[in-house]
Amino acid sequence: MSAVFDLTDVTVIRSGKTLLDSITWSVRTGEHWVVIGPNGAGKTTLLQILGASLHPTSGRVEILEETLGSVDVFELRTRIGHTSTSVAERIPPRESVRNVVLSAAYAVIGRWHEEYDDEDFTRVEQLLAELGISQLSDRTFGTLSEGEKKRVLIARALMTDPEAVLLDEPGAGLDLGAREDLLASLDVLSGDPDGAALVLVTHHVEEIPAGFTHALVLGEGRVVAQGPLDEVLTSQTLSRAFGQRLEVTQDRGRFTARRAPAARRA
Ligand SMILES: Nc1ncnc2c1ncn2[C@@H]1O[C@H](COP(=O)(O)OP(=O)(O)OP(=O)(O)O)[C@@H](O)[C@H]1O
Repeated sequence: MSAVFDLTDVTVIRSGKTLLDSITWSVRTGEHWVVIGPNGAGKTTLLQILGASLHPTSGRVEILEETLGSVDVFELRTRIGHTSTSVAERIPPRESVRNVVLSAAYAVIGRWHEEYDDEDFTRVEQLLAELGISQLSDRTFGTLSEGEKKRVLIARALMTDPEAVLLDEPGAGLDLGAREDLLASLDVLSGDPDGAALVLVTHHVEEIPAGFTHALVLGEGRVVAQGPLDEVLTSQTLSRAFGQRLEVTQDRGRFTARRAPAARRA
């Protein structure tokens, strides 16, 4: 299996603060990783590195077998799908859903004078259908609910048939039904044996889709644990990362976490 992402001793320092501290981590083809950790742990910073939109202060980053620092990042970014609130915020509210997805073919936000062919339009319709949002294609992005926006962003991230997809808190702000719909869409993505490698950032173990295989737990910019999901998402590891006694349970491929009950005195 080849490496989709390969980080060696990656450190990011900004304004004298260490955001990521000596991260060594590999994501291989066919793996789907969840990155979990408390607020400020460095998750979004890590995703920016994977998306080739941030260079580390030190360390080596290989993305799709190209070394960051000696590759055209604009070219590289078209091979990586990225969904995040910062992408959503840059989309003009009057842009149609169809154009939000279509314009990803040129790695631009919003349609301008780019030329698209029939294949591009067919791909958009196919992706909207896969995500169950065909009926939204003529709507403007600004009129969508949070859950609908999240799915449009995933369709956009898949437009270039990327080799990797980065999902930064896709479940944030969704109600229970919308979260479950989103998880069902992500289950389909993670179940495709020829699909892209997925890296999903979340604060909540309840938002981990069933087909995910590995977890990286971050705390204060450092790796607390990494490896196969079942081995890493334990009460012990998450308690360490979140600084409180947590109880993690798993039922039919889905995780839940809650504060552990206080020990009874004898
Ligand atoms: N340019 C910067 N200068 C100084 N500190 C920064 C800078 N950018 C981010 N930080 C800090 O780095 C830490 C990590 O930020 P990051 O957004 O990666 O964390 P996160 O795990 O995604 O957090 P959250 O779960 O709250 O979204 C935070 O404490 C943040 O305030």
